[in-house]
Formats: sequence, structure tokens, C-alpha cells
Amino acid sequence: MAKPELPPLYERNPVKNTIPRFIEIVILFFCFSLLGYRLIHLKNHGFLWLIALLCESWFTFTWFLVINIKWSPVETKTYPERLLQRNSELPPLDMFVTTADPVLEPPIITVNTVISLLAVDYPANKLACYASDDAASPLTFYCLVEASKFAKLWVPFCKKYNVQVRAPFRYFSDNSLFTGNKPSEFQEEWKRMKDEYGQLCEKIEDAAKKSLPCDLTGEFAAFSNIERKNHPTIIKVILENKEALPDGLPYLIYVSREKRPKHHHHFKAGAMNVLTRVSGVMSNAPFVLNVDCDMFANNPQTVLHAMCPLLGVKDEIDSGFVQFPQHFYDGLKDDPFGNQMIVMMKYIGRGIAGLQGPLYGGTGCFHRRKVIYGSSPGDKSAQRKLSNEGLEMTFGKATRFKKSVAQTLSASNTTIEYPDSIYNNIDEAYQVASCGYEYGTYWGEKIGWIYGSTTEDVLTGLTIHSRGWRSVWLATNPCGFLGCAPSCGPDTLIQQKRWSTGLLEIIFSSKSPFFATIKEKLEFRQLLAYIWLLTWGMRSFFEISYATLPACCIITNTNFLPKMNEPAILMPISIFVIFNLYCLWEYIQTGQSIRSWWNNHRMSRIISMTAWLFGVISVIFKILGLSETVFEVTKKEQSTGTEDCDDKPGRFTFDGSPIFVPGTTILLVNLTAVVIGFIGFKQGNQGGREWGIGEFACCIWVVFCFWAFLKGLFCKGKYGIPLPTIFKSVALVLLFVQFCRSSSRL
Ligand SMILES: O=c1ccn([C@@H]2O[C@H](COP(=O)(O)OP(=O)(O)O[C@H]3O[C@H](CO)[C@@H](O)[C@H](O)[C@H]3O)[C@@H](O)[C@H]2O)c(=O)[nH]1
Ligand SMILES: [Mn+2]
Repeated sequence: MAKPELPPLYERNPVKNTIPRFIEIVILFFCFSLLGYRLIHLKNHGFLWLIALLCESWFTFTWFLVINIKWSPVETKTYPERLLQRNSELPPLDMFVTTADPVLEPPIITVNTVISLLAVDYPANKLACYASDDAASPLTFYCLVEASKFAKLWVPFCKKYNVQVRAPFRYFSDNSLFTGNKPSEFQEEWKRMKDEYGQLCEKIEDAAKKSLPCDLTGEFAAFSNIERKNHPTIIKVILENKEALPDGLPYLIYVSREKRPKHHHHFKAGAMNVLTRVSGVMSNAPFVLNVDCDMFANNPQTVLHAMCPLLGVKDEIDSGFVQFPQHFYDGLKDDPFGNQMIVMMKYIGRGIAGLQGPLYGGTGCFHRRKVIYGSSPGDKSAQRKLSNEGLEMTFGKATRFKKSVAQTLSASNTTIEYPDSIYNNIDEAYQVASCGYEYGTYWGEKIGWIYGSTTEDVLTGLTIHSRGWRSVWLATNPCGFLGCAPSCGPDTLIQQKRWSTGLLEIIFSSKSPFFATIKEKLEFRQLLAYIWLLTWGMRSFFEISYATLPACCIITNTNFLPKMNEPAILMPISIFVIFNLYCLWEYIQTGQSIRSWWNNHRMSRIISMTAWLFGVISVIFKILGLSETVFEVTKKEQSTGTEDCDDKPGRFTFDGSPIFVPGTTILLVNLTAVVIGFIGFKQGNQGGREWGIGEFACCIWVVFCFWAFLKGLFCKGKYGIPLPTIFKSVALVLLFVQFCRSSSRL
């Protein structure tokens, strides 16, 4: 008889989705019918009909990609309690936090993220937390030092009372977590903690007001006389677990990599690679967690959950990395900027989970160190020639680091040797953090975080999937991490611009997923999922064309939709109604309001026609060699419930950025068409009016989608669209009208 098997640490369960599948197919059917109708009647119609055909073909293609993604969703269930019952030792974990700018990313946010990681339910002697500071800011370092003092009180408090939310700013902002009928001992300690945290906040605020947080002597001497973009490496061990006690505190290490003006630093990807090497030299844990500075651990058991699929797989190939969904705290009511991504995280997330596995999202992700080092599933040290020269060519010259890499690549998780003291190798840590270290190696090319895209996360995940690894999507309750979404219109657009830029950079590079499917091990359906994401930017052309098409019809007196009395009109109407009801249903299913659906719908239109367009433009500039793409850091705000009272959160704001020109233009074009339309309706059908209710309704719909811009035309200050932007748009509208007129004569 077989040995009784241990109960599994996790399960991968298919989700039933018969009804949504059916609806998706119905929509696809109508899309194809419409395309067929267009083709048949193409010769009787002009240029605009052809544009309509092209746009609708693209939308149908996108829809097909979406169906592929949503066809076979799975959910993962984990059993951390079973992991704890097994009395094998838990493996070490290195945790990476990146920050880049103490102004856009206030240190109190980073501090909370770090504290939440220090306090997770996991043996502290197995954890090391590395904070990367791309700003080399003494303020950030000062705040982390102060935070570590607070953590010495906070972590034991959390563990003693099994506190559920271990980022103090969240814990203390939610009074329901502190109800009166708790033992008085707890109440006292709670008050003390709140006090201590208040003092920490004060210190941080005071320090931020000064030009320097403190005298740059002692520990801080390294920060004197340095420039942000021109300084040597700074590595500081802030917290140490000398006795290696499981209930002590984890290591906390501050790292600011060397920066020199002549060396490209590759933004976040560069920072991650430095952290990988520094940690490889100092603690060398077989698993690595990475979070952005605003993504705190929201569930004390997050690490245990993640370990379930990492340790409990039959074949490692199935869990190359474990990605948690991105969720955000303090989302504004009804998601006015459409950036909470709740529906996407749920339906697209579990959909791709059913293929080769979720894409790497840059934060809230647990990696296997050896996968970061470029190993493929089933790699054995014997097969990989781990010769000294080979190692040096790939990973660089540092001797101890090479040794630790060799060990990581060859050993199974349990037998890795760890450096006995974190200080032993500190010199070498400086060496591997220097900006020349990567020259002539494969860092950023084949191993580590891959360079060349402002969405380094997707690119890095793609290379991992290409080697044949699968990944795991882990949606726990409460969710593993919570972050901070942009809190105003321009920030959302800048973020989306960066995303579409980075995604297009990937598709047009030598690392394009097409090659990965042909030559490597990227699965075909996974390729389709990548194409869906990577082509976001291209959608801008089709969306803009389609949003101006009805207006063009009205201006030039033609039609692009069947007449209301033709049965064919049922095709576009059905697509419109069923598709929107289907989307609405997803919002209701995830507990959101109708208003959220609408806000997301209109924001999708705004984003795809403005931010994504600019993404395309910056990629074109890059290809032409005119400019490089840059990673613009998203501004993060910690809302503590005390909003500025004159502010109207959720209201769209504008600035002088050219990103608002296309939106304003599209709005004005459609407004013009609506006015002409009204006049046309008044005159009845005397002049042989070709367009009808359909085209007119489309224009109205677009105007509704750009309502925020309409208001912006009439408001002042940051709520208004600046006059130069309006002038530029008016000029474009005139050009557009001229273009419509001339093209209608074609
Ligand atoms: O030169 C840089 C630039 C950024 N960062 C860090 O990168 C992280 C993400 O930056 P953020 O401005 O918050 O970008 P988001 O658009 O919110 O980030 C999403 O998209 C990025 C790719 O565009 C991913 O890297 C992120 O993980 C993902 O959360 C932050 O911790 C930054 O501190 C650096 O460390 N160095
Ligand atoms: Mn972010």
C-alpha cells in the first residue's frame, strides 16, 4: 500500500463560467456578422465605411483575445495551517522594497510598507528586508532608522495580540479595530503604540520640513556632500537579528546603489538587480519577495500563503513565481479615475491564471531566486556548465557572489548554505552595487530584471514564461498586499502613458513574445494573453478613429451605421447593449456600483484616446532615435481621512500637459457634430439627410464619456482646461473638419 500522502498545501480549482462564456460568444458572433455586412457593402460606400471596417476588425480581434483569456479561469486555494503543521523548517525569504523619490513617495509610506513586512507571521530569523533608495535620500534613511526603533515595540505587539493589519497607519486609522471590550492590558498597550506611532509620524514630518533631517555625522556621514544622481553606493544595516531568534526582528538593510551621470541606471529594473545581488551576497535566501514602496502586507499570513504553492508543488515548473493581485486602499467612491482595476484583477487575473499563469505585475510577487538567475525548469547543475568563466561572463566578477549563484543554481532549496554573518561580505556587497558591475555581463539581458521597457515587470515575467515556467495567481482574503492608486486625473494618465509605452516597447523589441512562442516555451494561448496586454497602446488609433467617425459622418452628410429601418442596425445595437450589460454585470459581481462601471467605462475611453496615444508617440520617438523613454514615478499620497477641505477628491483636474489636447479635440469635434445634428433634425429630411439617429447617438455618447473635459472647458484653476490647450484643440478641430470635407469627396 502506498504511504498516506500529506494533504496538499494548495489546490488549483477551475471556476465554472458557462453563462459568461455563452454571452462572450454571442458578442463575438454579432461582431463577425457586422464585419461580414461591412465587407459585402464595402463597394457601395466611401472611405469612412472602410475606416469603420478597420476599427471594428481591431475591436473584434481584441474581443477574441479577451475570450481566450477568460475561457478557462482557475482559482488557487492555499492552506497555510498545513504548512505550519509540517514540522520541516520554513525557508528564508529576502524582501525587497523600492523607493525612488522622497517627495513623490513620502517616506511615511515606505516606512509603513517596511514595518508591515517586518511584522509578518514568519520566523524572523528567516527574513531579511532590503530597502532600495534610488534617491540616496538621508531623509528616507533617517525615517527607516526611526521606524526600526518603533518596530521593536510594534512587532511584538502585533504578534502578541495577533493584530490583523500590521501597517500602523492603517491599523490606527480604522477605529473599528479597537473596540472597547478588550482586556485592559491590551488597551494600555494599544494606547502606548498609538502614542509611539504618533511620535514617529511627528519626527518624520519634522525631518521632512528641514533641508536635512539631522546632522550628517556618524551613520549619516555617507550622505554628506553627495548628489542624487552622482554618488557612491551606500549600504547600511539598520536592524540585526544577532541571536537569530525566530521571534526577534528581521534584518533591515538600506541600499542606495551607486549612481554616476554617465551610467544608465535602468530605473526600477536596475534597482531590483542591485538588490538581487546585494542580498545574494548578504543573506542569499532561495525566495525573494518584491513590493513597491506603497504596497504594504495587508495580511499577516501573506508569506505563509505564498510559500504553499512554492513549497507544495509536485513539479517546480508549476510555480516559477507567485503573484498577488494588486488592490488599493482608500479608493475614492465609485472609482472616478477608473484605476482601482477591481474587475480586471478578478476576471482577467484568474483567466490568465488558467493559462500559463499570471503575468508578473512588479509588486506583490514571490520569486524563486534561481529563476531570477535564469534557470529553466528541471535545470540540473550538471547540465548547466557552471564553470568559473561561464559564471563570470553571466553574473559578473564578484567572487563570493559567484559562489552563492552557483550554489543557488545547483542546490535544492533545503541545502543552500547561508552566509553566517551578514557583515562578512559587506565589501563585496558594495562591489556588486556599483554602477559598472553589470558591464559585459548578462544582467538585464538574460538574467535578473530585464532592461529596455518602462514596464520591466511584464518583460521580466515574459522571459520567465518563455523559459517554460508557469506562475501562480494568489487571491487571498484579506488580500495579500494593498497599495496606493494615483489620486487625480493627470497622475492616472501619466501612469497609463508609461504602461502603454513600456508594453509597446516589448512588442517591438527582439524580446517580443512572438519569438518566444516560436523559439522558446511560451504557450500559444499565453502568447495571445500577452498580445492583448502589449497592444493596449495601438488601440488608441482605433478608438480615436471610431470616436470621431460618427461626427465626421454628420459633418459630411454620410452614414457609417445601417439606417434605423434596416434589420442590419440590430447588429451594432446588440453588440452595444449586450457588451455594456456584460461589463456592468462584472462590476455588480465584484460588489461595485453602476456608477463605478460608468466611471470606468468613460475613463477607459479617455485613457485609450489620450494616455495610450502618447505612449505610442514616445515609442515612435524612441524607434526614430529622437528620445529615450523614461520611468516617471507615480505620485503617492497617504490619505489619512483628513483631506484638504477645499479639495474635491474625485474631480478631474487638468494641467498644461499636451496629453489633454487629444481629449479636448475629440470632445469639441463631437460637440460640433451634435450642434450640426440638431440643426439637421430641425430641418427634417429635406436635403436628403444620409446620417440618422444612430450617428447622432454615438456623438452624444462620446460627449458623455468626455463629460469631465466638458466641465473643464468652463472651469478655472486646476479644474479647468488651460486656454492654450483649448486653442490648440480648436485648431485641430478646424483641420479635422477640413479633412472630413476633403475625404468625403474621395
Ligand atoms: O528609477 C526608479 C523608478 C521607480 N522605482 C520604483 O518602482 C516602483 C513602482 O513605481 P510607481 O511609480 O509606483 O509605478 P506604478 O505605475 O504604480 O507601478 C506599476 O507599474 C510598474 C511598471 O510600469 C511596476 O514596476 C510596478 O511594480 C507596478 O506597481 C516604486 O516603488 C518606485 O520607487 C525605482 O525604484 N527606481
Ligand atoms: Mn505604484
